[in-house]
Amino acid sequence: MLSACGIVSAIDTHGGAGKGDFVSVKKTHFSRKGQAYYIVGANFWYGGYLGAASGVGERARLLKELDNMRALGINNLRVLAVSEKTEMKSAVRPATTAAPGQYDEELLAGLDFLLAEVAKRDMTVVLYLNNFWQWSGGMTQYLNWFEGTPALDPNVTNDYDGFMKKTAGFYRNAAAQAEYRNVIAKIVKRVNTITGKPYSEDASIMSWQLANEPRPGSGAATPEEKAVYVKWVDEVAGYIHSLDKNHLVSSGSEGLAGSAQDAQLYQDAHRTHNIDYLTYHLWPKNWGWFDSKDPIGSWDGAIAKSRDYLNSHIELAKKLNKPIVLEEFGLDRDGPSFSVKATTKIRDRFYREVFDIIYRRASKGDPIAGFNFWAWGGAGRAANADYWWKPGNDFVGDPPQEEQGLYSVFDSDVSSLLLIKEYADRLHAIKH
Ligand SMILES: O=C1NC[C@H](CO)[C@@H](O)[C@@H]1O
Repeated sequence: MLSACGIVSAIDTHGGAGKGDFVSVKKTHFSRKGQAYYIVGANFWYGGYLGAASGVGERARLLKELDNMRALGINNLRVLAVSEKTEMKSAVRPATTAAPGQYDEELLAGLDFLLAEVAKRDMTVVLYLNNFWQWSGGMTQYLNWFEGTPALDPNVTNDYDGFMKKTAGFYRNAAAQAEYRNVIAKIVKRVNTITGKPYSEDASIMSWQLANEPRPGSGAATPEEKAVYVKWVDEVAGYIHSLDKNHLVSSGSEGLAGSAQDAQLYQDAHRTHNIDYLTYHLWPKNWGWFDSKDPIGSWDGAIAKSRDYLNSHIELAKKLNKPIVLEEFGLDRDGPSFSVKATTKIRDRFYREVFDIIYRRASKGDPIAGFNFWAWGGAGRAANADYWWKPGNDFVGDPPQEEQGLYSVFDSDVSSLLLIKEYADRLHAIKH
């Protein structure tokens, strides 16, 4: 395991943040502290949970995880900011929102601790304020509160299309949107209980994000559903900007896979000046391109589709004249296996393919601004023989709706960590 020897420097975070300290967009690139800023990031959805003072909190582990990520050159973390209490088995518990208007202050203070420690390491975070999926309660839980419909867990219903179509009803539900905006205001206007700094003035926050992977509905979304989605993105992003003049706002979209494969929709939803940069995700196995039980037979087709997905979205970013971040991608361990003892040869090969395209196109000045791999497992370990998460178990990169070890990069995955460091060094060296 790589250690954090010497890389971490105690950077004074108590000085006020000047405007230049905030990540900003300069044409199709990010800028921070007067320099081009490339995202070498990890998905670390549970960072706020580890930061809590008691209960689920594990502050000593959090500090070690941050030091180890920093030592690799990771400069950005994509973190779940809020969760909704739900009966669904596949969701994390506890949640920051117990019920509409009832917030768990101790859990929210976990985010304060995370931000304070991130700032000390000169890292930045992207905070997402909702979830299209059920593993943190998310939009389906809002509908349970405000429509009285059951919160839908696709792990139970096995009906993803029905889940997506119903969950998109969130965008049209006025009461759910009102509570969602209450939660947004509570977080965006929060004052850090550890540093005393208002979040809106904290330059270690890079961006607010509407949700994790918001989709317009299912793959067969209607023109009306698409129009509702486009309006929702614009209006909520505008609302966040009305609360906070300093930070960027992004959608959390997966790209075409999360836009009913409709490039026009993706562009229409992200054209608004309220969206400062674009996001996309790459999931060859989830999307049926890669068969981890037949890696040799499915590799060529999967990597060809992945390369096309990676490149075509950079072309869309050129058309929209905005930076784009590949803020999620992953592949499972050899076998396939969830075991931390399994090798990661195929995943490493996939990561290298992804990194190489990002690095080459970023070096040419294309609007690809970096990546966040999914996801940092670090010192966490699966606790149960069936690899499912139960309250009290370690948090790993895989949220509770998936086996603990599916896509996580653990601190013992040395080949993966070295690969991340190799490309971190390359991206950080790009000057223009
Ligand atoms: O945002 C996400 N995208 C893909 C991940 C792995 O399947 C999943 O865990 C998460 O909901």
